Amino acid sequence: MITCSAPGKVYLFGEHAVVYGEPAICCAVDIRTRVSVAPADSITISSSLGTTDIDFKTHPYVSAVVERFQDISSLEGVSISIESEIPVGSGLGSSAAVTIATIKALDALLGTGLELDDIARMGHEVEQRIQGAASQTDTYVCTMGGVVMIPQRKGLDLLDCAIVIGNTNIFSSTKELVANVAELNDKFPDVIGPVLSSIGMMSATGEVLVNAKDYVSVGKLMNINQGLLDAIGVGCSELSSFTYAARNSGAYGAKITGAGGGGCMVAIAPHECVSEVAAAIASAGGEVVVTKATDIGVRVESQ
Ligand SMILES: Nc1ncnc2c1ncn2[C@@H]1O[C@H](COP(=O)(O)OP(=O)(O)O)[C@@H](O)[C@H]1O
Ligand SMILES: C[C@@](O)(CCOP(=O)(O)O)CC(=O)O
Ligand SMILES: [Mg+2]
Repeated sequence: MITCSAPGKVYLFGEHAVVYGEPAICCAVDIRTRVSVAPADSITISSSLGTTDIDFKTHPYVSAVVERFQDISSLEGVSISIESEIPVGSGLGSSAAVTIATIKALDALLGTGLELDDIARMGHEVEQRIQGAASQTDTYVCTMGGVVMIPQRKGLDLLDCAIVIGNTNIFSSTKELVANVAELNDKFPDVIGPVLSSIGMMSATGEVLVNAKDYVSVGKLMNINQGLLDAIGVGCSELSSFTYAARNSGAYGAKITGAGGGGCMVAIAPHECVSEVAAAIASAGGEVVVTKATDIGVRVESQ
């Protein structure tokens, strides 16, 4: 049996706008999905969502990965088992993590010799197939780890402040949220277009600040980004209340992370404020995860 893992991620800046070619800065975080594979006579995929064969309703991402390997190798049967610390449909990149960890595990089992760039590319193609429009961000960051600026694929300094996540526990489908933004953009292109460009501007300014470790300024920019995410309709009252709770208790800044509409918000905070920020989000009703940036991308855990 071979087990591979891949990390989740938070966006400092740029989700949604990155689907339209704007820059984004995204950070791999220390919560992981583990995928184990073993030779078998038929295909079985088991996760907290159920146990299936190739099944695009229950396991669309993993099924799409299996089909890719059927094209490039002699794969006929395999048993795939998924365990995840990343909540599903929460904006923390669970789809990218399960996709990338499955690609790496099947590559190791079948000896297809994929390089990291090949894994990221295949992962992006899978996200595009299942999600409709999808940027390369989640699959690239989750493959490589670290803090990455997209589309340049430029690695920035690892954050050394605390990352506090507040989960609304409201499931949100990235596919639906991306489609909602596209609909709004089609209806009001002259209004939404400039908002998406402004979101893109965050990363150009933010890149220098992240490398300078000027987290006070990074936080201020994240707060501006949050206002613009609200403007394109991906907020909700819980996300707003958690972001204000975090800001009012000492966080540098706070915003939605990922697709929004539910899912999670992220705050960056000085290490000494973590318990106040966590308590404030929890008393506003959020499920809190305190984590940190990681430079460990996809990897083989055991074989
Ligand atoms: N642990 C897991 N096991 C199986 N499938 C998963 C797992 N985590 C995520 N997925 C797949 O990813 C989908 C959620 O992806 P998405 O809507 O992009 O949300 P997220 O923000 O979590 O990436 C799930 O509906 C499921 O198809
Ligand atoms: C909204 C988007 O920018 C990020 C989605 O992230 P997540 O699936 O919610 O973790 C979509 C994308 O980049 O493909
Ligand atoms: Mg996703």
